[in-house]
Amino acid sequence: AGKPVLHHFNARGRMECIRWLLAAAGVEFEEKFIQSPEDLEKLKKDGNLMFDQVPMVEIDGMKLAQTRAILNYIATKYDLYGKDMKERALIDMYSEGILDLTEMIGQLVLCPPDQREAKTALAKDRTKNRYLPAFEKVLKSHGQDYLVGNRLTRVDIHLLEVLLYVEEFDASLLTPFPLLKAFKSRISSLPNVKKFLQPGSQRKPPMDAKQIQEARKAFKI
Ligand SMILES: N[C@@H](CCC(=O)N[C@@H](CS(=O)(=O)O)C(=O)NCC(=O)O)C(=O)O
Repeated sequence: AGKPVLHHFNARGRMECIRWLLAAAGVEFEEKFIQSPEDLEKLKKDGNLMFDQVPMVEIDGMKLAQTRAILNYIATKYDLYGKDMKERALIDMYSEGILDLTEMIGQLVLCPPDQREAKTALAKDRTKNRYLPAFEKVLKSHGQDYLVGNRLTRVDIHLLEVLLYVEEFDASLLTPFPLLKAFKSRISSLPNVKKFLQPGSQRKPPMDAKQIQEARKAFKI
């Protein structure tokens, strides 16, 4: 089979965590960007989107939609999902918490101006007092380099990704967490990850509110 083909907008959206996981697994992938409503309509009309939504990834003869389903398939295929049921359960628990935090930070740029202050304060509080402490505690509990099973799994990649979003959001939030800061440096220096962090890779930059509003209007979503 050829390289996976990722169908999404030329933006982070829900596809960014999939780009991260493929890159960390050392898997080259192609991207087909949806540049206009017509592009999205064509994908829908051709019956390529099960729920008329993207992300959609063409992989191993399948047209997979639903972010989590795509992540689960890639993690399983590239042995990034733990060695047994219990490791997988921990990976799922940690991954869901990371996705909650990613969503909380990612939505801020879209929230109505009159809610922005309160939602930002809540996001900072949850980051500092709920999510980062939880992962600092995991690293402290076993003193290993990786979150689960003393080897790289998908959740190390998801955690690095969200730590970079926290840094973009408010770098001072990482200050009280030495083990997470060391984790961030360690995982960032893995060869495949280091390559993905270089300029010119398929990693997408953040978008400001204006860009997102324009995109949503253009694509009627
Ligand atoms: N549960 C789905 C949600 C997918 C989704 O909402 N996709 C949006 C694009 S984005 O918000 O993820 O960027 C979409 O295709 N919207 C078009 C539509 O719903 O018609 C997933 O996790 O993949």
